[in-house]
Amino acid sequence: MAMASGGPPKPLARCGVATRSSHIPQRLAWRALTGRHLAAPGCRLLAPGILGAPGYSPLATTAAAAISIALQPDGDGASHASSSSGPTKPGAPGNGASANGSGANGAAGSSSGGSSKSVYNTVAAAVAAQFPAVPPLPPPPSTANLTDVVPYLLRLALQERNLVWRLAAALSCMCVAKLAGISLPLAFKGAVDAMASAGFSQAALSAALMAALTYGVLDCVRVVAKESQSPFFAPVSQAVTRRMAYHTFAHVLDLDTRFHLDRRTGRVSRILERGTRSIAVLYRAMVFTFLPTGLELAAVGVLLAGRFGPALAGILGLTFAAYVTWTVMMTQAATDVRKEVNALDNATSSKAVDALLNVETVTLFNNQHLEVGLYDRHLRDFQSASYRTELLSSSLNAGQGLILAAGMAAILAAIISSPGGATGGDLVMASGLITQLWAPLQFLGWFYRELRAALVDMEEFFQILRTRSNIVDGSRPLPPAPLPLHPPPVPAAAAAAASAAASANGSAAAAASPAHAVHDITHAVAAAAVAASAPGPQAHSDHSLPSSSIGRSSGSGSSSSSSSSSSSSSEQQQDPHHGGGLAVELVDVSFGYTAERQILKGVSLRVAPGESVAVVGSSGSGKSTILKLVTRLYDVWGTPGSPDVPRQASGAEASTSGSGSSSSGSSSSGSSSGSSSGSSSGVYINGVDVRQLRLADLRSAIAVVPQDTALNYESIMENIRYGRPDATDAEVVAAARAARLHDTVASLPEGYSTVVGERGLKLSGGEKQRVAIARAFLRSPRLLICDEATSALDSATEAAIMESLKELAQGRSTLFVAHRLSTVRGCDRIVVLRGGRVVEEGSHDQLMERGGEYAAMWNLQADQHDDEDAGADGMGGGGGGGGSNSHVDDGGVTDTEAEIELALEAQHTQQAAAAAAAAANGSSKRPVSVAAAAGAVVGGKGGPAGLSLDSMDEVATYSRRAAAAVVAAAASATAAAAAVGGGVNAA
Ligand SMILES: Nc1ncnc2c1ncn2[C@@H]1O[C@H](COP(=O)(O)OP(=O)(O)OP(=O)(O)O)[C@@H](O)[C@H]1O
Repeated sequence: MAMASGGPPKPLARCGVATRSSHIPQRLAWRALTGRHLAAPGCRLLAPGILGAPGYSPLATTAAAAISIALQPDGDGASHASSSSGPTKPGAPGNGASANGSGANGAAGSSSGGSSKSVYNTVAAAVAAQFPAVPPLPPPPSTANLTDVVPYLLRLALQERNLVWRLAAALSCMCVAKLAGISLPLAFKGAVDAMASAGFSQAALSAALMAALTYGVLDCVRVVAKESQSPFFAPVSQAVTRRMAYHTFAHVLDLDTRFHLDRRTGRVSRILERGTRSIAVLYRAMVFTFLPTGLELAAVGVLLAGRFGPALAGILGLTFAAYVTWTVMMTQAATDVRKEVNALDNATSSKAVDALLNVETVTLFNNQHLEVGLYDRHLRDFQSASYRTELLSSSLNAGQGLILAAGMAAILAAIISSPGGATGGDLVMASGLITQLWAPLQFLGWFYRELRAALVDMEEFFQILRTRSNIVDGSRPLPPAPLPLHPPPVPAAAAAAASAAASANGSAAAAASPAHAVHDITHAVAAAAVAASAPGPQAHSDHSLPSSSIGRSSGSGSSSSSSSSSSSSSEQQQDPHHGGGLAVELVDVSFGYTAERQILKGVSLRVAPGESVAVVGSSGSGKSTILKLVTRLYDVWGTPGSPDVPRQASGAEASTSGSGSSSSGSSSSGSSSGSSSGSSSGVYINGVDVRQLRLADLRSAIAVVPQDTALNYESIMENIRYGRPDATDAEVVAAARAARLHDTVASLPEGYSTVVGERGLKLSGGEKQRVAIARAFLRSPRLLICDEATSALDSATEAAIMESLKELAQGRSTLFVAHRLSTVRGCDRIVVLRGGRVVEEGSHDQLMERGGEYAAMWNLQADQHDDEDAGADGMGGGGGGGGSNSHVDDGGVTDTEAEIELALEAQHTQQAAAAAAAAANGSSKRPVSVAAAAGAVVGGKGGPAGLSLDSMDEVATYSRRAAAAVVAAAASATAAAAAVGGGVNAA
């Protein structure tokens, strides 16, 4: 379905965010972090590149921009923004969000990127233009020490011109307030001395009155100056906090999936919250406490030393030093406890968040008490750590009070006993000055503690900001049409097959050693397949997929797909926004989430523009993982930052698997050698390595219908619109119709305004999936990815949806992952994955004909489903399940390798018997032919291409089966021959 995208984008700035409470930034951040992405209440303005599932959300900057709106004093972000002024410019290195460039800026950049211009980029630019630019951040300091953080914060404030004068005004006010404050005791002294003078005269009275008046004026000045600091300074602190929050949130959203999966969302949210709060604490500590106190201390020291001699300044200095030492010592101890308290606070919060996010599961398992108990365990630890903090705090305060009291007594005693004598006014002045100095010092202790805590919080905050995404944005625009592919690797499989064919000629040896015969014959068949698939000119584009040629050699699937792809491609090319389906190619891809566990082992597959390809296989075989590599949620091994460090890990495994039999490495190690000789392994989109492509371009061209759709706490209308934020209501409704969702929505009391609840929990699984499909319709992608897109649907709806998806897939490339084979039967090509390797590939008919793993899975599912299933007509052809509900369907879906293994065994036995009988009937055939037939049967798992025989275990298993089959076949043949011979003799 081609959604009309013409006409001006609907006005976007309808956010009520700015006028709402100050919690909104945290709520927005929280929602984005919990996978609900950014959907401001009442605001349809959402990240355009965000796909259907958590983690498919790259446009962090755009999303985070809502924070800036929320923090804006006037909230009128849109009025400040213009596309010409442009959003945030890429920042200096270290500024993750900007450096990554996949935010609003990246998107806007893409829109002007010439050849790759698409409707999505236009949408991204329109969205970005609604938000005001936020200056980039300089790289965060390497430590969270005071000496690093203070200059950093100062630099942030000084970088914005409208903040500099405010800072200067606030500091001037502070100086005036302090000077006026210090002058007060001097005026007081004047009044006291005048009144205490001998023979109290009119002049003395006037002097005293004058002093009192001066005192009053100075106090007024002090109060006004002091209270003016905040209005001048607050915007500085707020603007820097906003800037930091903006970029940190954007940065976090831009971090790779690995980062998010490795951390608890509640903890990350907490760190961000405390970190941003700490900025204000640090500023206040600097500007309102440390600086003025330092100033005051210096001034009082000079005054006292000047009036009573340097000894007094010495006492003052000593008191101050003792005070600071005690404060620092105790605060250090308190900081350690504070870290513990923070960790426990994080844990408590994470525990609560986990339970709340999974409240339905908690309820269904009746585990409320367990959850509350676990929560309380954290609370108890938190309570005990907090108590220790309080104890330390009281000790600190008590010590500080004692030091100050002793210091004051010593200073007054020194003044009284000073050699020149002291007046009553002197005592009053000294007492006033010191009391004034002590007051902020007492705060200083508290502030120092706060400061330490803030620095601890900032340490984690900066750590996040310094974390680099392993997914580094590329710089190449997405080519509108596939580029010529990179040079083909040496087809190692062909070489292996050729040598296998040569050894297959030694038939006597093969007969003598059945296992070897099977092995060689398997590869001989593979060689034939490869040879058939190596026509000169086309070989270039098919180089990485020897097995794809299996489909092509027998014709129908591929050829029809290529013709459909070319016609649809030309159609799409007429749409300037579309550009046609993408070409996707995986070349010898190895990948694992950790270095210890490899999931994909040399996977190669290709989706031609406009082609539909399904990936099927047992649960855990790596199907969804392939999709994550295509959408670049992860990078293939060998990319800097990937977990295969040292890289030899995968190489070692490849060589191990290849060591048993050189030819057994036809798929994995064979490809590896090929890639090392020429093209590199990786994922290619339109001929370009995805790692080089601009992420915004890549993800804008893809729509994902995920296995598990997480929805925003929003109306159905806004949730669907998430697929394309500038879509009109009519377009949303059209998409819902196409996804067979409209009738359901229309029957709800509030229709499209129905709020779907936390993560969409108010909708059924099938409804959520249809929302995801509607989003995909709205996106009108060049590559549609469906990861079990209909797993939660009943059969009737599934059939209808598959029909819709078929429509949607027209002229686009489609990559399906499905367990229910009936849903992907009509795909141009089906790739069977097992243990992270491609073991079969071809159209449904070809794979069924081959009688390998796919056929085994199909038969297994056919057994488990109604007969209707078997007759289903491909993609959208009536769907599987035969009226049973989705759960029943799922239960019947082939799921585990063990199940498939059993089905294969059964199939092998049947086929071996059939082959043996056939061999017996034709007694003139040589034993080696029998062995070949049996071998081909046994090799059915890997198919004639023999793609799966990589590990020693598998080779051994297959050899055993082959031997058994050959022995059985030979016995049958002998018996048959004997029978035939007996018959002849009798005649
Ligand atoms: N983020 C992750 N970290 C570590 N391991 C993971 C991660 N995601 C998936 N895996 C593991 O990788 C393997 C392949 O997972 P994948 O989701 O690709 O399987 P699948 O074939 O799609 O399975 P299913 O059909 O059950 O969805 C599984 O064993 C899974 O446990």
